[in-house]
Amino acid sequence: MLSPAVVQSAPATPEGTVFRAEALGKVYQTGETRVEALRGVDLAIPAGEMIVLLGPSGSGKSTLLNIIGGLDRPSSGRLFYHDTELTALGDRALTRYRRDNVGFVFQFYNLIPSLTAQENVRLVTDIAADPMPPEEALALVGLAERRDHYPAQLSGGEQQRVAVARAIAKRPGVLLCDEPTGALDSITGVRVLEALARAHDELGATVIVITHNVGIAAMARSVIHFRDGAIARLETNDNPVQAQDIHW
Ligand SMILES: Nc1ncnc2c1ncn2[C@@H]1O[C@H](COP(=O)(O)OP(=O)(O)OP(=O)(O)O)[C@@H](O)[C@H]1O
Repeated sequence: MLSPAVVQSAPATPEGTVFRAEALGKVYQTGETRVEALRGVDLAIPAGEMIVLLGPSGSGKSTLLNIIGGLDRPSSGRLFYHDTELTALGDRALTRYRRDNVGFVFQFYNLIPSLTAQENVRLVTDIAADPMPPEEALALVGLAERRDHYPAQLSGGEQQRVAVARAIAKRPGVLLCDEPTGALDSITGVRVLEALARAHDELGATVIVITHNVGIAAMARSVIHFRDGAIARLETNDNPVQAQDIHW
């Protein structure tokens, strides 16, 4: 029998664990208003998994993903990437962690309109330590022959696949996706999920996908249900479905 892929409250960083969080808390204080976005999250995420983070709006999913990706810091608690305590790093070291190890895909593609698909990907490969050629990253997402097209000449789904190519071109150990299909219809969204699944299979990256869409959870081996800044439930899916078989 397969053990649960994601576990809560791991005592130490076990072998093969990519992230371990201990009592992560995040408070946003704006004037008199105090929002507790994370309330003591304990988590261990195994390396190389495809994980979906599901939960209602405002439950803290993006906050957690941004902290995992080194874009933000928690107010309390500790977070480890393998044996490195991210919460103990200074700003420069955290930036280096992010640059060397993490690829991001957001709901809106954030491509540079005046650059072609290939040039958008090259922005990342030019500064990465061990990148793949931009053409290879575009081929992985099925866009090799569109490499000289500008974002305005591509559909929303194709632009998002360029964003996926840009995120994977530096061969990140971790690919973090915040509502990657949120702006797309179902058929186009499935092509983006296929690109993510392919990146997961071929790079062996740990992929964490935030979604509101329960249908997408079927492609992950582990589903983290989030509510009110905390993990409400962990679900293990022994038979994840292929991206192309997902519908919503
Ligand atoms: N910079 C900020 N300043 C103040 N409050 C914030 C900030 N960022 C997030 N919050 C609040 O923290 C809580 C969690 O937000 P978060 O974006 O993590 O939720 P989410 O589950 O990702 O939501 P959604 O699915 O709508 O994106 C919300 O109440 C939100 O309003």
